[in-house]
Amino acid sequence: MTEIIVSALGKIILHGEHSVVYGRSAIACSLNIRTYLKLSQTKDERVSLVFPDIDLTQSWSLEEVNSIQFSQGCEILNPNPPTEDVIKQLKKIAGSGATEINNTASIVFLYIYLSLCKNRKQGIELKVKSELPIGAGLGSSAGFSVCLSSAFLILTGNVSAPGSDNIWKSDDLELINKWAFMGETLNHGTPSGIDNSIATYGKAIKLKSGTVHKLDKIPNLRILLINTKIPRCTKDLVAGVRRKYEMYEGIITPVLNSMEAIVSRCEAVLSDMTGNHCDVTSCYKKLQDLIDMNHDLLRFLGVSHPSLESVCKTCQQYGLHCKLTGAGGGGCAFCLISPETTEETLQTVEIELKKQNFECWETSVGGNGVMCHDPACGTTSSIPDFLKTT
Ligand SMILES: Nc1ncnc2c1ncn2[C@@H]1O[C@H](COP(=O)(O)OP(=O)(O)OP(=O)(O)O)[C@@H](O)[C@H]1O
Ligand SMILES: C[C@@](O)(CCO)CC(=O)[O-]
Ligand SMILES: [Mg+2]
Repeated sequence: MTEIIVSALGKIILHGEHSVVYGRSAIACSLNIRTYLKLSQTKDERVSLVFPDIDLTQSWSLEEVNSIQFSQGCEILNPNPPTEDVIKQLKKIAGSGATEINNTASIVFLYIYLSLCKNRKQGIELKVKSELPIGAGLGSSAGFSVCLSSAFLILTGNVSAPGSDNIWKSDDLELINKWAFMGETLNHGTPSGIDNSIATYGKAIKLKSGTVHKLDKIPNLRILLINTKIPRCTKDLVAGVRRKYEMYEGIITPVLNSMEAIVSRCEAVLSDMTGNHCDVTSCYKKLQDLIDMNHDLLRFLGVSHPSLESVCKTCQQYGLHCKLTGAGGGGCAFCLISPETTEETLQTVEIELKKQNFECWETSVGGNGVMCHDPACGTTSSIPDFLKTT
């Protein structure tokens, strides 16, 4: 019986969230915090979803799923964004009683499943478990979409699973990324593609107007992640910025241009740091200035939140520099830990943040993108127990 286990990782956007939706550049780094998916073929002639992170368990008979009039007319190598009509059909099937959160997850699943697997005769069960906080700015939706697209592209033989070296063919990665982008489109309408691309390719990337540039050399940055635990939804935040842009284009455009300039300064500093072309202290000082400036601009766009302001203020009191990451509106911020930050300062800041009921943990950037965990080659050790075959 076929079983496919895949995983994809989360990210921080160093700079360029929101402006990247308007064709400016953004830099994202992967975090080694992963979402795992297990696809099992079953004998029960049903299609079943078990998504405990969003409290969703759902099941349809194969007959029900195969009877759906799905008129997307999609080419596998070139998926089309779902039309309004298709979205309407998917919403109906996904279930009217569901909450918006798990309804969207079911819609993304159904779109990818029906586009790639319609009329299959064998039942499947899909389990997803993430180490990422969901809806907190660390790219959980993109990790989810990359897992779905890679699992179904492998199941249908459209991409080949890599061996234990986890080296995928570049065309296969490109195809996984294209389908994951469709998932992100369903999640929030006008994604830039940065989140699905970093979840697919890993390490660090710069994205501009949909084109991915891999950043081969970036320094090993130490990051303190802070989760305000304020729930938010990327779709609403992106829509809020769109409203502002449409109403005040002449005012917002220079802000987006400043964000682009921040990305290019950041890229130059990172490159100086890896080439040992600058004094470490002055490089960190520049990175810190860029973080402060970008957070101010994001606040100007209306995507901060009182909790994120408290996080930044607390960090500033101890000489640390912090910005929101991802769509904002709550969720996570990150703080850059420089070589001059003492462990004592770090501990004190963490205590202060925890007193305000924020969650924080230290991490570093980098990590493989999409991975296939083949039970036959022993790479399943890291997968959550919940997904392990009993
Ligand atoms: N483990 C998971 N299981 C099921 N659905 C998930 C999972 N992770 C993410 N999702 C889907 O992604 C949605 C959250 O996406 P959203 O884009 O709002 O937040 P995010 O991706 O965590 O943050 P950002 O887009 O700012 O990086 C959830 O509502 C759900 O539909
Ligand atoms: C807010 C945004 O810029 C990043 C979300 O992680 C949206 C996107 O780029 O699709
Ligand atoms: Mg998202």
